[in-house]
Amino acid sequence: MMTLPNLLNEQAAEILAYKAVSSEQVKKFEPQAAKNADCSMFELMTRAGEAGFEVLKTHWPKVTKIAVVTGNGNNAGDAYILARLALQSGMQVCVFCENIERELLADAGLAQREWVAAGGESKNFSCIDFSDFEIIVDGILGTGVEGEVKQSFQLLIEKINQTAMPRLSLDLPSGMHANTGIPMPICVHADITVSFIAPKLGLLTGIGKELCGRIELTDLAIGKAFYQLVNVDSQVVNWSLLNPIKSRPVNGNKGSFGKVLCIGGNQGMPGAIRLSAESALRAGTGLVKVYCHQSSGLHVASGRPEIMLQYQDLEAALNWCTCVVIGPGLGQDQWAVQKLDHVLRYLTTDPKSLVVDADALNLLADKKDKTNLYNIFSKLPACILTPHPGEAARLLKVQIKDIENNRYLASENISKMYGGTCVLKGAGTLIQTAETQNKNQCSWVCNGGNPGMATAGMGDLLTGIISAFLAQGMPEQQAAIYAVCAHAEAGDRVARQYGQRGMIASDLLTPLRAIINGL
Ligand SMILES: NC(=O)C1=CN([C@@H]2O[C@H](COP(=O)(O)OP(=O)(O)OC[C@H]3O[C@@H](n4cnc5c(N)ncnc54)[C@H](OP(=O)(O)O)[C@@H]3O)[C@@H](O)[C@H]2O)[C@@H](O)CC1
Ligand SMILES: Nc1ncnc2c1ncn2[C@@H]1O[C@H](COP(=O)(O)OP(=O)(O)O)[C@@H](O)[C@H]1O
Ligand SMILES: [K+]
Repeated sequence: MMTLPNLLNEQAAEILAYKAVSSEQVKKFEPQAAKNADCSMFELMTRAGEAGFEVLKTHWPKVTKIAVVTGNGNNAGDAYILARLALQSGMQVCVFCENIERELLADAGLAQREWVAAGGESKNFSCIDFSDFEIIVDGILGTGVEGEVKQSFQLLIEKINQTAMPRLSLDLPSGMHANTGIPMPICVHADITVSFIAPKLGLLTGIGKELCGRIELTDLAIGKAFYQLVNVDSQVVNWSLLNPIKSRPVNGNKGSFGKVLCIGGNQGMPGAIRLSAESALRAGTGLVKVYCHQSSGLHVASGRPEIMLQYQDLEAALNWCTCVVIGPGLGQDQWAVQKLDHVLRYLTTDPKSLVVDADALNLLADKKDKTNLYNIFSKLPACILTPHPGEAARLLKVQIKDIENNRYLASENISKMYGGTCVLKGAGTLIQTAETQNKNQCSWVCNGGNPGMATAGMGDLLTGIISAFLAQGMPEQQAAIYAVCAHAEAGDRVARQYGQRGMIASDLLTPLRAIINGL
């Protein structure tokens, strides 16, 4: 898979913690990577246990009573190492396992025997009582979980989640699918997850991002050897990791920075397109025009005379612009359908950069001839679709839960079906381009942003920022990545200053301006 490493600043390109992989990649390459780094598999397990213990001591320095809950695989091996280290440092530790008579295999067996030899106490799950402890270490299941978690483990996980105690998960919250972040059907809800060797895809987006808590990554000192063998599945990104945007040429004029045409704002819906237009201006577009329903014009431009307006002759507006946004407040009535069809016809013969959002996505979803759409979109200089999970579900004709069950796959499928880059919004926004004749596959996941941003108009703002970057000459994938990161960073700055609740989309405009100027 092709990524765009030149977008990352020098320091970021070196950070292994931001190169996400699937569990299959870990399983396949971990032994060879360890070998290349002169590390036995048991040594690797020991490092994992040690790293887990370090995280525990760092984040909960006062804790001395530890319940370590183990399964039957190597994840349990990591947990036995941690348990022994904690015991040997003078803490009160008990390991809870499915069956104390069961001897684990291979390296996990060795870790288990070391625990017993150190005088460690083990008990069966059936006598679990967390009241004597201050923290739960979760070493039940890691990347080896297959299919639905078995019933007895489900009950155990439920019990763990019901306690008010902090929970530290080793490698993955037990029960989570490593690649999608989905509980199968239940997983430990961790406060911190210590992720070994490489972050797994599922920890970074959607529900997985919530269930793993804070991620602490340790590469167990084999990261370099590992990444020499694997292709990264998805690059984690945020604004601080990106190279700054180049300064403007001193002789620039407004024509040098693009002309964005924002189409939307149907009757009674002026707000969304106004936000897109305003953010397009604040993200540096030279000229911004809104094509809207006449009844919306006053509201769209009120207090913002920099926004130009047009109600008629869409053809002329399309001729004028260098980048088209369609969707915010577009509606789905006859007026909306006509505008979208006009744009599609126009772009067939006169390709321009395009951002498709909101109701325009819903209208695209209804179109039967997806090949025609693909043919139009894949030939544009840039085409970016920005669905939230609801819109994504309509685009793929599936349920929202199907999108959230595998956000990576969903965004890739949208990109494949419609021929543009897909920005699948939500916690851990994904930027995915599927491989086509003229586009390289690339997958990025933004770890910025916060739930304060889950409020009306926030997506409209993102649409405007994307269009601004396209209008100023960034290529498709770069514009999508930079815009998602700038938008998330603006949301994070507002949250840091005023908190998450009560954030509104236009709060982001001032920080956005500072961010893109490198301030
Ligand atoms: N030295 C090393 O190799 C290193 C490995 N590392 C660590 O190993 C982890 C991967 O280890 P893994 O592959 O052994 O899998 P793991 O997550 O422990 O689970 C397997 C066990 O789970 C069980 N099980 C499976 N499905 C189930 C289900 N549906 N429902 C219930 N139970 C189910 C099954 O048990 P059984 O059926 O045998 O009772 C099986 O034995 C990885 O995440 C990392 O933590 C790192 O420390 C680096 C060094
Ligand atoms: N929990 C969250 N964490 C990070 N970002 C979020 C979260 N919830 C929403 N956002 C961001 O806020 C924006 C919301 O967009 P959208 O749902 O299209 O809103 P609207 O349609 O009202 O404009 C998206 O960019 C999304 O990624
Ligand atoms: K675990």
